[in-house]
Amino acid sequence: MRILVTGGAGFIGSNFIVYMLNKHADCKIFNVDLLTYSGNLNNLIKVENNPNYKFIKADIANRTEVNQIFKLGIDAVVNFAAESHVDRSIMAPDIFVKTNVLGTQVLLEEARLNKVSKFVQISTDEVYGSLGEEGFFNEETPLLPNSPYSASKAGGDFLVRAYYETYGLPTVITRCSNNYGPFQFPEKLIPLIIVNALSEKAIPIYGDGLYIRDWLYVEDHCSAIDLVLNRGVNGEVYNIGGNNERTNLQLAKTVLRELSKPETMIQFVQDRPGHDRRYGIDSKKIRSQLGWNPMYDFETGIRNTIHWYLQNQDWWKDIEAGEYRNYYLKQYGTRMSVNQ
Ligand SMILES: Cc1cn([C@H]2C[C@H](O)[C@@H](COP(=O)(O)OP(=O)(O)O[C@H]3O[C@H](CO)[C@@H](O)[C@H](O)[C@H]3O)O2)c(=O)[nH]c1=O
Repeated sequence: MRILVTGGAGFIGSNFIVYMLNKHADCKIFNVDLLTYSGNLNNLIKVENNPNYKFIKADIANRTEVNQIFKLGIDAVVNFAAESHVDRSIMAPDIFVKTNVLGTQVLLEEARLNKVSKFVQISTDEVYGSLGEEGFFNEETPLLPNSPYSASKAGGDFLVRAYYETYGLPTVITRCSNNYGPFQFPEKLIPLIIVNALSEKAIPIYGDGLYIRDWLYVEDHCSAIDLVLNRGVNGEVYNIGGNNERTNLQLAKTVLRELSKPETMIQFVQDRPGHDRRYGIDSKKIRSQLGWNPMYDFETGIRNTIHWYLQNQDWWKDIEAGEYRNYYLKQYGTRMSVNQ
């Protein structure tokens, strides 16, 4: 199968490419990535010389570029490419609409014209909005996005649905909970905690720290997408979750304990506007219909992740030295001084 993976230089996309090339000798992967601030070809060093792997720098929202890529002969598309950080979407929503909505539509249109056999849209549980203390999101839960990021992902999902209903494009949507693992950009909570702790910097925790996320180890997410790509039923949505709900505060304390760092590094800062209180995923459907089972419990996953960041300090120190550092100071420098 000749698979177009978009956003393959990002965290989940790069993990997926390595996973697929290791697992399937017969798949050829075309990785299309714009290499924005969080895309990093260093994530793919293990496979860069693999004859079944090819990188192409392009923007999924650029029709001309996407049209050229489909001329290579594409059987299936897995669309990871997205602006994904909620805080950034609050500061600059326009780029989220461009990539997550327009980019998805451009890909869908070329996929339709080129008659691909599968289009997998990688979405998020955030499109469902926020939960209270009880209940879970299932695939029938209405979409109630609260941030510009989740609204743009919901927009992409609606277009995917429309291409299935209107044109019969063989689409499937996956909605996952919070991922963690190697190569995650340190703007997201878990790598941010690890990197800050190792750099002796404060750990910023928004609001009361009692917000809850359901954590999924990235390799388990990759195995779920592989199943959906091969066996997912067209027109369907599959939720993917780790059943590992933790408050942000619990998480920060766990990581600090693993690193033998004091809890006094935690600093409560101003809350995120429109902050979703809790996400909890009901993933019975993919478990019972496609036989998916996560391999990693949270304790193993978090230890692997911490170990990876300890072993790969050059990877994140390079990132910290770049443009990201300015962004970080702008974002957290202000938040912290407000509360000090
Ligand atoms: C960066 C940061 C985050 N937080 C809080 C906000 C959230 O309650 C929680 C996790 O934040 P984030 O790592 O930004 O992730 P979150 O907003 O949940 O969204 C993630 O998970 C989603 C899936 O649920 C993905 O669709 C998003 O792309 C991904 O960014 O930690 C803090 O308390 N302090 C921080 O410095």
